[in-house]
Amino acid sequence: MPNTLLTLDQINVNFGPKRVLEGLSFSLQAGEIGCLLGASGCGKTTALRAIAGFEPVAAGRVILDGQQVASSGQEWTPQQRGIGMVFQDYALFPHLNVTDNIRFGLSRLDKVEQKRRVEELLEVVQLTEVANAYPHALSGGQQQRVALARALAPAPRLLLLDEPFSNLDVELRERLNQEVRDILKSRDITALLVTHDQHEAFSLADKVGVMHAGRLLQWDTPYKLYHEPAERFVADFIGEGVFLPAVVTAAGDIEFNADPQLGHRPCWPVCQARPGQAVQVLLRPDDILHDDTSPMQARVVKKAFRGAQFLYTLSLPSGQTVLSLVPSHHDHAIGEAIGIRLEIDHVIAFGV
Ligand SMILES: Nc1ncnc2c1ncn2[C@@H]1O[C@H](COP(=O)(O)OP(=O)(O)OP(=O)(O)O)[C@@H](O)[C@H]1O
Repeated sequence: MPNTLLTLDQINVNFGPKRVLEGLSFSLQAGEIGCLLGASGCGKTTALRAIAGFEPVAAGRVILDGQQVASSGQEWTPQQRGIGMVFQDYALFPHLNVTDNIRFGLSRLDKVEQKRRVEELLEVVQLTEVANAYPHALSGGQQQRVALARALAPAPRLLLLDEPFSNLDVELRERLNQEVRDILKSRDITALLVTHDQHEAFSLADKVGVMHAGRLLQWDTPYKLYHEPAERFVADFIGEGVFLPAVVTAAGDIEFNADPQLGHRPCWPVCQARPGQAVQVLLRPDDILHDDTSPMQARVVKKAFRGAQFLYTLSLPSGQTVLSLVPSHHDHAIGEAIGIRLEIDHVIAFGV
């Protein structure tokens, strides 16, 4: 039986007269990794700060492990909440070495237990060899791991991570993403991170919430966010794709009326559209397959090499544009016509 560790229930946060979070609601199960994803200024950091107890809520409730830790006028202090936090700039103590940085939050333990715990964490984050080094002598990735070990040391009920990889180069980010996920999962730690990078969100988190202008638009698995976006904004924000105009037929099918060669599709679930209604259908690059034998032709207008694949931008005879991911040994020139085939598992359409 899953145990809910964190619930945000209709949280509002204001800065003076300005409302920066509105009606934020989601839950995290124990051991789950969640992520708030959104553009700069959408309120991600404010949400983390409200959970940690650094920002009061104007309305709604924060429930941690069954206890209400925040509501309007009733706030537990950050210390009372027992939440660990990893900041964007790591906030390591420059005058303390790695061991003492990690030991910092362990003063309530006796010396022997402190030593045992620090050694264990040094091993977990693979920093035993630099245990006596000072932060300035560490690489960005090593500093990030010290910050993680320090936050984990007091065994917090929940770990919050604010853009934890933003200062690192892309390659290191990807490696650390996986490392951090492995560490959190192996210790069954519940964590919530915020990022504006969807690749990071997808590779680290079990559940991702897309935020926009202080609101949470969808809280779901990465798979569902990509394949079943609940709103047009989410569909646009997550992944690549195009929208093609279509109409719902009397039989309830989707008909690409501007592009007859794309034909009809049985439509599911199609946002409660009525027969005759105009809709925009989301087509992802993986919905359009390259097929030499297909009579349906499209012209290559752009191509981006991605190692194993090309992302082709293709122009249909109607002038509409679609994207297609194609294994990169199919190297076609700009201007060339290639055969394509639609393979849509289910149709995602939004009313216009
Ligand atoms: N202390 C503050 N006083 C007034 N407004 C603030 C304060 N802190 C943040 N804001 C505003 O609240 C909104 C949300 O900010 P927040 O830092 O939560 O966004 P964010 O999504 O984390 O952005 P970023 O990715 O750039 O860190 C922004 O419009 C910001 O200008």
